[in-house]
Amino acid sequence: MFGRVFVRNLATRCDVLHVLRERGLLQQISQPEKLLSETLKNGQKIKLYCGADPTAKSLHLGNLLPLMVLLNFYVRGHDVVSLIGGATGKVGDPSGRKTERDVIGDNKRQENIDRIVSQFKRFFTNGLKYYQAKITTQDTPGEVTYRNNLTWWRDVRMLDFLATYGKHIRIQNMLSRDSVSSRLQSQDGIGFNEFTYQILQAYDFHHLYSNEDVSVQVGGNDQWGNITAGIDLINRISPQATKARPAFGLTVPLLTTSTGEKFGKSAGNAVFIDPEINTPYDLYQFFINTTDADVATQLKIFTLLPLETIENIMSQHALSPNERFAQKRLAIEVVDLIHGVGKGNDANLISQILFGGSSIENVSAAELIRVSNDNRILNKIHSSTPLSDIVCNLTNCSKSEFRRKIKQGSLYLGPDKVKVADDISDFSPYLIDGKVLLLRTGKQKCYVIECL
Ligand SMILES: Nc1ncnc2c1ncn2[C@@H]1O[C@H](COP(=O)(O)OP(=O)(O)OP(=O)(O)O)[C@@H](O)[C@H]1O
Ligand SMILES: N[C@@H](Cc1ccc(O)cc1)C(=O)O
Repeated sequence: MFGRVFVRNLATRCDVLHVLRERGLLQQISQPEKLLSETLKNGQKIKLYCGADPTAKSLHLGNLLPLMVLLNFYVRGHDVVSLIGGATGKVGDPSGRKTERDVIGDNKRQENIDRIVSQFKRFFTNGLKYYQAKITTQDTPGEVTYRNNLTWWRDVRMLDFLATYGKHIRIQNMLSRDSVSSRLQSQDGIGFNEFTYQILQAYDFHHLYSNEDVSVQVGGNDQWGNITAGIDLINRISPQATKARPAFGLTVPLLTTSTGEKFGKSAGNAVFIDPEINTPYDLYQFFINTTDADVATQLKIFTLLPLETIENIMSQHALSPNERFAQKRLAIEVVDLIHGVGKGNDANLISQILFGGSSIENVSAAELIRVSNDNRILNKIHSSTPLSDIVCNLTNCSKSEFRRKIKQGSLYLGPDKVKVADDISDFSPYLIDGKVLLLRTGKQKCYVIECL
């Protein structure tokens, strides 16, 4: 539906910090920031990492913010590492939480790890394809690798760890971090497990810095304490190395709801990127409902469209805000980025079918079946089933309610929306390609039915 965008000023490796700042994806950078921006300006390649704990089956839209930072670096030639917290997930990060986390069993945690790692992989694969399909640049991507911190924590022995690293970890600093100090003041305090969490994340950064050349850790702004704990540890352990190659932290602003709550699992308001939990159409619906005040911000954060294109979208939107042009474009772009190029248009088609706005005349039955199946809105019936049974089944109504609907003239069949006057079981005049029946009940609700 929307073609490739030509980027006039090619965004190269060196512009990335500037790009992130313009897109509203930067909250804090550790010092000496100038050194990082100079390294980038000199065209040097860097390696960055971001981690997520396996505390749920799926990543959510909040987690995408730091991942969008990694993606912005990756498509422009930098290397990125996506880390799953197989070890840290056992302990539980107290950052931003008022209470201790519930314990997750080993099997459940492993299931979450497997799913999140596949989501990471899909995110970077689809994100790169999205960038290459939509934007003409000469950038060659960097490399992406996936790590589980259990692979190094498994071999760490407590006595060795305390002897080698213990003296470099300062209790004062640990106590002063927000994640700890806020919980110390609460009635239940904080357990030793959660108190030590920052050490685990600090050591991860040190491990990746020393063994894999990672020099930047990215996270949501609630991760600032854990990230700076890592920088402190690296500086203490490798003072010489950090002179030539300092370790940096970079945080993104927290995505919040209209009431100011962090958008995520703990707050119970997450929209997940796993299509088994939230379909591409659910994601589309979430973004279609973006307010006019937020839509430009979301286009900058959740897409890779150049700012110039976003300005054009907003100018077109301003001509007739009721048509929600910018929201539609945002929804299509995000679904394309997360679920694959083309899936945004599929979700848009579902929206047209369900809300009945535009005509869907040129869509084949095979296409309708594919798209509806992907988005879990496909219903199946045997072709001789009477309409009354279908309606009662789908809308959970009684036979007398069905008759009332007919009397009121609120049932329509087929793409031409022919009003139903009777209970029928021969749908052939209304079928698309002899296979798919569209049933509308009232103005709002439409069902896609495959006749078997
Ligand atoms: N709403 C958000 N806005 C920006 N970044 C976020 C948001 N939610 C999570 N993140 C970031 O995503 C990364 C991974 O988060 P993780 O999955 O471990 O926890 P979480 O989603 O914050 O979970 P919880 O809600 O249970 O605390 C972290 O860097 C975190 O700061
Ligand atoms: N503490 C991070 C996840 C994480 C785990 C280990 C790391 O090395 C980095 C990040 C969070 O809960 O959001």
